[in-house]
Amino acid sequence: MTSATPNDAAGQAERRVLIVTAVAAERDAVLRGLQGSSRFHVVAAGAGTAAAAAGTAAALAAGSYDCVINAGIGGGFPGVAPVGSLVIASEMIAADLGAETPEGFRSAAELGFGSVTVPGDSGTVEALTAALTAAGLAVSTGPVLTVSTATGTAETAAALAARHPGAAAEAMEGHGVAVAAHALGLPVLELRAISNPVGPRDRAAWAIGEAMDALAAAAAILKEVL
Ligand SMILES: O=C(O)c1cccc(C(=O)CC[C@H]2O[C@@H](n3cnc4c(=O)[nH]cnc43)[C@H](O)[C@@H]2O)c1
Repeated sequence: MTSATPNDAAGQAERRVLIVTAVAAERDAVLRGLQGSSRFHVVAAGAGTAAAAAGTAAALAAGSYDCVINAGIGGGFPGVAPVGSLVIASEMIAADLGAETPEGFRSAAELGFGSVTVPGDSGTVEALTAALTAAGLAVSTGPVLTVSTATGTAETAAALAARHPGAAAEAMEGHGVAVAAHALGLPVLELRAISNPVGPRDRAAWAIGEAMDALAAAAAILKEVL
């Protein structure tokens, strides 16, 4: 006789997943892709790490989940993640948590306050990357930076890229969701659909509709993988 484990097909069918977005439009795009799959619960918790962490913690206190995902639109680092593509975070980094010093920015980790990085669940990152690629979607995997101030200049973009080699995207919630999930020992993932390049601010040019369609397409694959 064989028994079902959390990683076999039967176990996956029962897995309950919490998806946290920032705004309602992101939540609705994810729901469109999930097409009513009832084991997924999607909440729009608000923008920024504080709202994201508090919203995640509140949802985890109210229900039982096996996995947590932060999903939404994001800025893509030029040459790594173009507009309209998807990024899956290998790690979620609180990129502006630290201090300015005469020698430049020092991270909270360098200042001795502990890690500013939460790893994405590696098995899920690999499986989702493979499934999205197989579905013909453009996807890259790399560090996703959580920032409190969206980058608006080429100088800041270059400084972030230099501090975080291989950075694929930036957004404003991933690290907050990840810290809340990790506090309960739950695997966590960040998924971003790229609406704009990280660099000089041009809000009118953000491809919100294209990014929402990519997010919905990714959510449709997500329900097959998790
Ligand atoms: O204006 C709209 O119609 C609209 C619709 C959906 C979402 C928005 C947002 O502004 C979402 C804010 C959310 O997006 C993330 N984001 C996107 N690009 C960046 C970026 O370059 N740097 C940092 N964050 C970015 C972020 O997570 C925000 O919470 C508007």
